Order: sequence, then structure tokens, then C-alpha cells
Amino acid sequence: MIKLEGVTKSYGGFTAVDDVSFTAQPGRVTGFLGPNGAGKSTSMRIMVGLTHPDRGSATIGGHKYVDIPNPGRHVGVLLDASAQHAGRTGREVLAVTALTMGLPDSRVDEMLELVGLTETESKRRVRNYSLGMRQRLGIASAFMADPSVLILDEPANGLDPAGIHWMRGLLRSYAERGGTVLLSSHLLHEVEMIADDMVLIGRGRIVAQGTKAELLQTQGTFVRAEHPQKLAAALAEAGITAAASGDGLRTESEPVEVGRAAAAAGVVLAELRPAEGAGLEELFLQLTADDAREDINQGALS
Ligand SMILES: Nc1ncnc2c1ncn2[C@@H]1O[C@H](COP(=O)(O)OP(=O)(O)OP(=O)(O)O)[C@@H](O)[C@H]1O
Repeated sequence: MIKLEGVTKSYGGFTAVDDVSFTAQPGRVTGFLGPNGAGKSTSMRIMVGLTHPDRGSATIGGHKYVDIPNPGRHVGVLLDASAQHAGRTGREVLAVTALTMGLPDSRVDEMLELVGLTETESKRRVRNYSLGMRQRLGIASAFMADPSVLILDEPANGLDPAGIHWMRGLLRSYAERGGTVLLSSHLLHEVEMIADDMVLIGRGRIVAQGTKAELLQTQGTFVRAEHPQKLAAALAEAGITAAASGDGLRTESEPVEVGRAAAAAGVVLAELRPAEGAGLEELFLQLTADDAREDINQGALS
């Protein structure tokens, strides 16, 4: 189990990670989701002792990473796939990893097979690898010692749809054997496809967390009308609060109440349905939009 409690980290006056608490449970894939710059990598670096938090603690199986003897045998880590030694071949990178962990060289071939790197590819230098191949190599290193915990920063980056499908199967069967997986991503749909549990972070703070089923459950109603303004007026008249959502409106009320309000005002509806998962999607879009706006503002000032 990975556990973060009140983890906070500032750089100068800027708080990159702000009072972050969550757990990643054994037997489950936990998706750590947030826009660029939200604080995912910093949190993960704190988990593996590469960055010291100003406050709070991060433990793996009850211990700080730095206190675990030979941590690579218990915790598989992929933080930056492009940080691998570019001058070495893929096979050499894995051979060094095996040696460092005190594992037999036979593990190298097993891992190459696990991640689908061919014999020929394994003899090419890493500088000539595509990003997807580097990710596969990084995943091979992380799995090398058959650890009980995996911490993977954006492991799907650079993988094509077939690669993402493959990784999903790999992580799922690993979790089914009791492993703990924490993976980060800045793409909601990627996390939806892979994770059981989700932790959503924006500007260093946790904004939502729970099981995927809880977070994506049907919430309220999506409604679209021939004349949007008449619909908005009809809902307001019925005391139903609504917010713009795409080309329609989203409310916390049930579809039948929304339909009744529209019918009472003679408004013709083009669409009326449960707003499945829209809450999370909108929350995430809002986080992304806020950050994008901030970047633009900063760009304008600099
Ligand atoms: N060493 C550092 N010095 C100063 N600021 C830093 C440092 N490391 C991270 N930051 C800042 O902290 C914030 C969070 O960065 P972090 O890399 O953790 O985000 P992220 O969620 O992993 O984003 P991405 O998806 O872009 O990798 C960013 O604004 C980043 O610029």
C-alpha cells in the first residue's frame, strides 16, 4: 500500500504540492490524474525519496522508501522514460538493472519478452528508441524484480492504442495477483480505461478521489433544447439550477423533473438523458482550462 498524508512541497513561494493525502491499495490500479503542472511528478518523486516534502509523509507498506533495504526489489519505479542511458542498448540497460538488484541475467530475456521488445530492438541503442519503446523498456525495469508495488509516471505516454491496450492487460493482471499500482496521467480517458480507483489533482491539491465507479456514476441530467434560452428560462422558473455543458445544460435534478419543467413551459427538447460521468469530465476540463488560462496570462506578462 502507498500512503500519503498531508504532503506539502513548495519551491520558493510556489506550492507545487499542497496537503496531499491518499492511499493506493493492493490489488488495485490507482490512477493519479491531473493537468500538466498539477503536482503529480513532484508527489511521485516524494514517494520514492528523490524530493523531500516540507511537511507530511509518504510511506510504502508502512515504510519510507529510503528506509526500505534494496527498495528496487519491492517497488518498481518509472519516473522519466527518456532519462535512460541513451548510449546503452536496451538489453544493456536491463542487464545493469538486474545486476544492481542482484538478479540473474535470465531476467533480462524474460522482461524483454514481457514488454514485447524484440531481440533486434534490444540490441539497438536507447537513443534510437521511439518514446513508446523507451516506455516499454522503463516498464521492463520496473517489473524486473517482481515488486509488490509499482509507481509509474505517465507510463502510457508515447504508446499507441495497441500499446495502451497491452499495458492495461499487464497492469490489470499484476493487480489481480495482489500488486499495488499507482500510475499518473494527464488524460482522463486513459485513466478511465486502466484504473480501478482515481485521485484527481489540480494545482497541487486533491480535488476528487474515489473508485472509478463512484466518480463516473450517473450524476444529474443533460438536456438540450431547440431554443436554449427558453429552456434556461423554463428551468429557472421551476427552481432547477442548470449550468452550460457543451451545446446543452446540465443539472443535478432527475431527467423526469427536467422534462416536466420543459413540458410545462412548452419547450421542445432535442435531448434529455442522465449525465453520465459528466461531473468528473467537467471538473477535469475546468482544471485544465484554469491552468491554460493561467499559462496564457503568465505568457502575456513575461
Ligand atoms: N525543482 C523544481 N523547482 C521549481 N519548481 C518546480 C520543481 N519541480 C516542479 N516544479 C513546479 O511544480 C509544479 C508541479 O510540477 P509537476 O512536475 O509535479 O507536475 P505534473 O503534474 O507532474 O505535470 P506534468 O503532467 O506536466 O508532468 C509545476 O508548476 C512545476 O513547474
